[in-house]
Amino acid sequence: MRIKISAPSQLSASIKLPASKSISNRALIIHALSGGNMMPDNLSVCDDTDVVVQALETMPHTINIKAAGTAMRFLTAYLSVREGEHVITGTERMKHRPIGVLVDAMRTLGADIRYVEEEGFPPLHINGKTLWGGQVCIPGDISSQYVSALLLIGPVLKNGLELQLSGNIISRPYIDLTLWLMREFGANADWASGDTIVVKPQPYCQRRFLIENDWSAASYWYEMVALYERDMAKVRLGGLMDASKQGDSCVKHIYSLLGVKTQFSDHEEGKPTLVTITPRMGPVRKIDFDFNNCPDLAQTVVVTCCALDIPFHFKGLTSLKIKETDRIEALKRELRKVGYIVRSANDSELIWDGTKCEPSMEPIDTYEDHRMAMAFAPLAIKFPGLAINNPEVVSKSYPTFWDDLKSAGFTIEEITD
Ligand SMILES: O=C(O)C1=C[C@@H](OP(=O)(O)O)[C@@H](O)[C@H](O)C1
Ligand SMILES: C=C(OP(=O)(O)O)C(=O)O
Repeated sequence: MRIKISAPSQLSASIKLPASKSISNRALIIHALSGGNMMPDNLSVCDDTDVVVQALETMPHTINIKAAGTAMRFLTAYLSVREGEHVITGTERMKHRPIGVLVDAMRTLGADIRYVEEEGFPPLHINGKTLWGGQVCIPGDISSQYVSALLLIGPVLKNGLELQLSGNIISRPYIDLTLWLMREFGANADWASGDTIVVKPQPYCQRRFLIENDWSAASYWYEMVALYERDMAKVRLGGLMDASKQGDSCVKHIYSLLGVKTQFSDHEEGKPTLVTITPRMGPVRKIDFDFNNCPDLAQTVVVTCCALDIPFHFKGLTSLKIKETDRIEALKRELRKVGYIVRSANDSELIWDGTKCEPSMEPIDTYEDHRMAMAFAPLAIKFPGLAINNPEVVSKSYPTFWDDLKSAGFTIEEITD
């Protein structure tokens, strides 16, 4: 499928964002490990969470988690400590996203895991059993999801877990998010030093839990607002937490540099609230930023800066190469279609010095990556009639994205060649 997008001349919208898939998937694993019967409230209904719900509910021999990285990593750890034999697999892309670091660590703990096809990659054959736990050392510079997966099962290991991370730790807020959620469910888990985490063998408890909405999804609305002139846009985003543990809540700080003002409604402390975002004058003239702590915001911010003619030097992007697609290459290729020549360096940096070319305005390809579709869609504000291929990819994290755009006054037209 291909769509053509036209933007309204003014943007005024109230958007019900999806729930956080990161929090949903952690809460589901914890819920299963606690043997609980109180499902978390406001679970995300996106593909990445649906696959976890399905797997935990039906526990088939072969579990297909499709394109969900967190599901693949978290369930690998979970299945290793639950009685039963399973094969866990996913999309072709998932079969090329590395998992060796997690498998090695799980094997150190005594887990019975075999590679079904290629060494170091899914699918995996897992024979679950009781594990004793203990000390493990793993690289922290590839994906924090391996760390979160190990931490989540820590409380049910007979001797608990001591995890030592080597290298430059990436996506650290996601590790903190895991630890926070574990503690919310009664676990005893925390950093013992800058690179060591200790989880005591203290079981999870059951409780009601409300999942807050997704700050990563909010980023696309920040991008849209940033592309409107002052007084021409106002977007209200519901269900977000002010002092959120989601690392991507730093989107509000990044976009204050890009000319977007964030206001929180009065609210009870610790409760979700309404956020209103509006454009104001004066984005920065150029920007340098390290995305190590918030890699999922990189595509949104890169596209925004090009559209606003703000040269940039972005670092901390190593993990982008092993996500839904190689996001560094995908960004460079697709931005060229709309006239921006962005270059990469050291497999971990994106640099734009303002160089442009004649736009071909070919449809934007999405590479089975929800964030490619959502980060490029707002460009229709600057390029009326922008076309996007395979827009359905948004279902990975934000299935109602196009409906929300329509409700905000965008026209989305399905086109054929
Ligand atoms: O733990 C999580 O919920 C996530 C961690 C991050 O992955 P990496 O740790 O691989 O960067 C992030 O990109 C992903 O979308 C969600
Ligand atoms: C990288 C992402 O997800 P995952 O790694 O969980 O597939 C994402 O949602 O941007």
